Amino acid sequence: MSTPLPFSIVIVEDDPWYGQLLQYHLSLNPDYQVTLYTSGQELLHNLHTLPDVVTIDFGLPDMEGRELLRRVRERQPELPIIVISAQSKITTAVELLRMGASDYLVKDEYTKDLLWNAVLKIRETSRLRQQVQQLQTQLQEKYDFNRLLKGNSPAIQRTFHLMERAAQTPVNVSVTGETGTGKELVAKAVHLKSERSKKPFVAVNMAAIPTELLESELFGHEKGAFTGAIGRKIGKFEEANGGTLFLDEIGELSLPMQAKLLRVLQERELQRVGGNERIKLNVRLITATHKNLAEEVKKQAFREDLYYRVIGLPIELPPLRERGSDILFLAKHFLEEFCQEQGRPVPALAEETQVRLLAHSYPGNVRELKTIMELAAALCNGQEILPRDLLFTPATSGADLGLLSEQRTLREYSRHIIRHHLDKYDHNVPLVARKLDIGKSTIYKMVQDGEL
Ligand SMILES: Nc1ncnc2c1ncn2[C@@H]1O[C@H](COP(=O)(O)OP(=O)(O)OP(=O)(O)O)[C@@H](O)[C@H]1O
Repeated sequence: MSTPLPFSIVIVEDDPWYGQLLQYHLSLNPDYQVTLYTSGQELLHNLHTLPDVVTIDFGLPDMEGRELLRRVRERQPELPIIVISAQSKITTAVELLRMGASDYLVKDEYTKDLLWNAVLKIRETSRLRQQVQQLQTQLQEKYDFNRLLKGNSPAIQRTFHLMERAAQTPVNVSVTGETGTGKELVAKAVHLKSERSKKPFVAVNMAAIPTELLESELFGHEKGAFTGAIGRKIGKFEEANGGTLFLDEIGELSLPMQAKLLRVLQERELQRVGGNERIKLNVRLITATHKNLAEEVKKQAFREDLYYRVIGLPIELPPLRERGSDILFLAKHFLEEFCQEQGRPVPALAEETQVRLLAHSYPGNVRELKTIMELAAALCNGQEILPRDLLFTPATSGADLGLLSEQRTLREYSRHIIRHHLDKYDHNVPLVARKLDIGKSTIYKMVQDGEL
């Protein structure tokens, strides 16, 4: 642990006797390092030493207190300055405090004690400010996109880049991607990185709410608005006011609900069901869908005008099977996360297990991989995860069974997978090597040996 630096105080006082008195008094605290200057110029020359607090005598011979305060403020706007003056005129004190002095003390028999307290107060404030800064940095780091969303594939890096831009602008954002690709995580991360981060983030899944309840869920209702409305209900839009509203599965909205949503977005205000009051809205909208909304517009299942309102900055999340190196990267991440939570050692991934993981098609995407890895960690022998510990969902493993039902060797599986990828990616060896997280030379060697 590093030793904390002493708290450095500079006293500017042309009367040597009085200056030494204050210096002696403050030096009684061993944490303080007190320096005495006798002129304003001396202080200005030494400002680069970055003291923690400065006291200045208002009546210095070389520079008036006001002028010195102004010049120090110009160079170090955050530096706390205590003015000590022989005159007790309230107007001067007020003027100096307005100019940014932290405190104004009159020279009398209590000065040294008042100064002691004033310095204590400043030290406490600066300690708290530092703490707040540290916490803010920690919070910021916590919500750095790549801390929340794991992945190192070029595809996810492109997503991070778009998310960064989305966080910096107030426009609506639309996230598309198959189920379990991390759409909600993207929405939350953009909110937490945006200037609305301290306001609410409210998520609603359109597909999970019965159509007849959706309007009141989104916009709220007044007491007695319909049978069963026993009290006033605040809707999700109002809950999210000032912050971000995440509308998941927006492609599932019925056409009448689309019309109502469009009106609220256009007017930036809403009326609760059964109410007259118009409530102003300041909400950033992030929408998500696994559907191709443009296609839905063509099919007239989604309103074109609403489409242009919500599309904003589009972020597309690729399916896991197209994220190459992310499969093993995420598998290891979820394994480590789970084992750390459970307080158990992290088992290794057998080579055959890695091949098996790469061969799977993940219709449930990242969510599915997470579940598979957590189950595998629980089922394995504690040291190594073997293929038998991987339980793929019945609905999805069928596609892979054809490959696995034959009594193939691991080398044959690898050949099969590499050949499949070479076909898929136009025999681009560097690309395939990257996708499968294997060396290019492994592929070239297999080609040379006539195995591919
Ligand atoms: N890149 C990632 N890094 C870490 N965890 C991830 C990542 N992507 C998704 N997850 C995890 O996968 C699960 C599914 O993510 P999320 O709910 O955001 O997906 P979704 O696309 O919104 O799913 P759905 O379409 O089914 O609503 C969550 O547990 C989430 O934490």
